[in-house]
Amino acid sequence: MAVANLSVHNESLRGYLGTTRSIKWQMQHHMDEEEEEEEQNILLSPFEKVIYDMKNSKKVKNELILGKRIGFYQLRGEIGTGNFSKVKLGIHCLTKEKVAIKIMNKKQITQKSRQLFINEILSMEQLHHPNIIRLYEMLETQSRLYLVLEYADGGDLFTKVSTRGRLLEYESKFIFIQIVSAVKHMHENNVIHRDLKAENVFYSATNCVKLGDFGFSAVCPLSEPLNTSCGSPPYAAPELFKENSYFGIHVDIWALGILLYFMVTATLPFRAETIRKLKKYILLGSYTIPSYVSDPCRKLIHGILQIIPTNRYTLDNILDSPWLKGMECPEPYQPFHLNPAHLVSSLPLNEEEKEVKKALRGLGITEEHICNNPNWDCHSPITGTYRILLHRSHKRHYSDGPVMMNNCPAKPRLNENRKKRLKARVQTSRMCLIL
Ligand SMILES: Nc1ncnc2c1ncn2[C@@H]1O[C@H](COP(=O)(O)OP(=O)(O)OP(=O)(O)O)[C@@H](O)[C@H]1O
Repeated sequence: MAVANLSVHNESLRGYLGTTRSIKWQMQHHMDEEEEEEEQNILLSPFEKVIYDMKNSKKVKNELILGKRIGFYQLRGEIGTGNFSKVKLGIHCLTKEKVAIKIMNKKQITQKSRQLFINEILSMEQLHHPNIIRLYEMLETQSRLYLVLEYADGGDLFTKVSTRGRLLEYESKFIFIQIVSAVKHMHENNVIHRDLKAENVFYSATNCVKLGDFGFSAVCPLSEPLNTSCGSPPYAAPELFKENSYFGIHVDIWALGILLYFMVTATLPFRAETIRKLKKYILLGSYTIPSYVSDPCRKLIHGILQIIPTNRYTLDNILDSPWLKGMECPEPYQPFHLNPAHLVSSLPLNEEEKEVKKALRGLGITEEHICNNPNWDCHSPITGTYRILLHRSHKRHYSDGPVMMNNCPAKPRLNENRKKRLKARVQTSRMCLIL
């Protein structure tokens, strides 16, 4: 997949301004620098102002040089680091949207880690679901690659459970059904996640979660066997350890079983100090479920954690299980356009699209800019702005997760020692490998 260079990006920025502002600039050559800048700022639309500042403002240029800014995004603190990248908080200058920016240093990029980045883009672009992290934009400089993602500000499920203890079953149902619905949508769109685990489930609101980290995902027909075994060992299905190839859907479903077990017990069903031992336990399929877990939940876990892949519950079996009875399953969004080209075509626009077109115009992104948008894919700041605004509109029109009534019983709080013990017990799932 070709990755656009930032020089291309800068070229296009020059173009956005050049066409509309050159005459005005000629008339103002006699003004001193400061006055000129002030005058410009008054006349420019927000979009033009951002581009003008990127070319002319010393402050903004410094931020770009110092890595405090990339494209239309101001970079803030670090959110976390992974094996292949680090993630920073970003603010989109035009919309002020908070985003998560995944940064990969090109010097440290191997063919494999570059492929993970590409996988992530390809998979996320296929999907349109309220419980899946959205991809807004991709940027590249001489030294780095950047993925601009929807920011889920509530932390991840692993941290929540390992610091606060197991979730109540009532709460687990709300979280689990959102994840199952997201996985169903992925599978319906030929995307296999291959790294489902609590660390990749992010809270965006109290009881709304989003599935992220598609680095190990594969886009392929579901009937096609896969042969790269990857993911986190405690979540790995038995066939990953003994077969040369496997079917992705069954592997994702097994991981859902581990995830459910983790939510309701705050431990993992298969734990060991070494991968060898862990593999042995997983292949034997022997685990116990604590007695406090309800019968319907226990049955569901057993139905999912079946050693033989074809005996395993399907996603429909899971959704029809008595444990999830009466739960509302989130629906995917209607497929939407990934770039704004259609906003200037003669196609009829739906409510959200009309809203987005109006919002773009309000920011100074005109039909002319959209027509001249040099990159239709995620390498363009206009496409990035469009995707952020479209997502906002979707969030306004649809709820992101099932509504949880406030009638669940209070949970006992954990003391510090118990928190530490819990964290130690589930630590192994942090690791993510090609097995
Ligand atoms: N969209 C997001 N919103 C909020 N936090 C995020 C988002 N994406 C990633 N993070 C956080 O950033 C950190 C690093 O994420 P990253 O995906 O780079 O690595 P990882 O998943 O921790 O490890 P791995 O390299 O095994 O994938 C994680 O702690 C994660 O919680």
